[in-house]
Amino acid sequence: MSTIPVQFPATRMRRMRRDPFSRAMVRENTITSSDLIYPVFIVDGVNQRQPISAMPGIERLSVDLLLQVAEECVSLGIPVLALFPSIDASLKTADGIEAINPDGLIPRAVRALKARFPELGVLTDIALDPYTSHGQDGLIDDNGYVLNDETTTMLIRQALCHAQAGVDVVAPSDMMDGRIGALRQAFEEQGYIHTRIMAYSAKYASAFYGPFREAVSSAASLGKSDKFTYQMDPANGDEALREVALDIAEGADMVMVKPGMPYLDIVRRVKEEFRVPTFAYQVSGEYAMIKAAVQNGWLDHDKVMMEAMMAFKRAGADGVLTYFALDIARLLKAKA
Ligand SMILES: NCc1[nH]cc(CCC(=O)O)c1CC(=O)O
Ligand SMILES: [Mg+2]
Repeated sequence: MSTIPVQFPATRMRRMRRDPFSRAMVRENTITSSDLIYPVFIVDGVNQRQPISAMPGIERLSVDLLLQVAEECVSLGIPVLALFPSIDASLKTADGIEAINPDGLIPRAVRALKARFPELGVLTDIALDPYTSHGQDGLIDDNGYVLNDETTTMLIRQALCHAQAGVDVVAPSDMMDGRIGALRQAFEEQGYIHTRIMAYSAKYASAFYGPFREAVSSAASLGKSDKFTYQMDPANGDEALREVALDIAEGADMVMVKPGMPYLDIVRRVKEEFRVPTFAYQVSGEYAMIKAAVQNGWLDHDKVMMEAMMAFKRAGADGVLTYFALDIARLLKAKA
């Protein structure tokens, strides 16, 4: 770095920090509502609103209520909603077959959203965990090992089912090898040449997903099992770059790092190495930590929320999936 070695008192770093106008002049990063992707949990039924205990302020919503949230996203300039289903235990099976039901919860939600708000982007998660009786993201063998290629075949069917319903972006979050390439090929063959793929490329086996597993009711199914044979070891950084390189080569339009704040070094490395649209997921546990501290009176909600978001931007993220998306966008609008 070519830092000019001018010394005190010629250089007084505090000079530019003195007033709001000069702080604004030299501010390197900004937050806008278009940086936000809002993850929502959905359930069957009408007028359903179910709180999630470890995620204060977040509820599972039935599709009719989801439409009200979508309307607010449009008015606030949030470009895209990410859908996660919580399905009834009676629909969960070892093979997660409900994931490919064309009249399932997700395809119905996609159709309803695209009919009402065609300008709002809709993103769906591709993985089997909300649908499997064992809570894993894929099909398992007799030893509980998650099978790669067999799972990929199911994931392709799931993604095609969402594409047929009109989804704009699919986001495979399962970490199987080779599924981005298989998916891209299937999309091309079936004429879904506009359907975007956001690959959860560097997804770590993280304990920060705890509250999410309650939200999609996969925690009980998963029990004491873990996802270490497919999600990444938190000790590794170089491996994330290999994962991202593979997904780009296989046809991903965007890549993602997950979790977010504890992995900002990975966000930065991915962005610098590949210069592709790079997203981060501020996951459920990160949200829960901030909310819990706020409830205790230990942190200032809005200030911490915005500082965390700015940290993602500074690290190089082009956008962030965050449960704070509505709160952030409302705050930006109030200040405008
Ligand atoms: N395929 C599952 C999936 N998709 C998004 C999340 C986590 C999101 C969050 O914690 O907010 C998970 C959890 C997991 O891998 O167990
Ligand atoms: Mg991979």
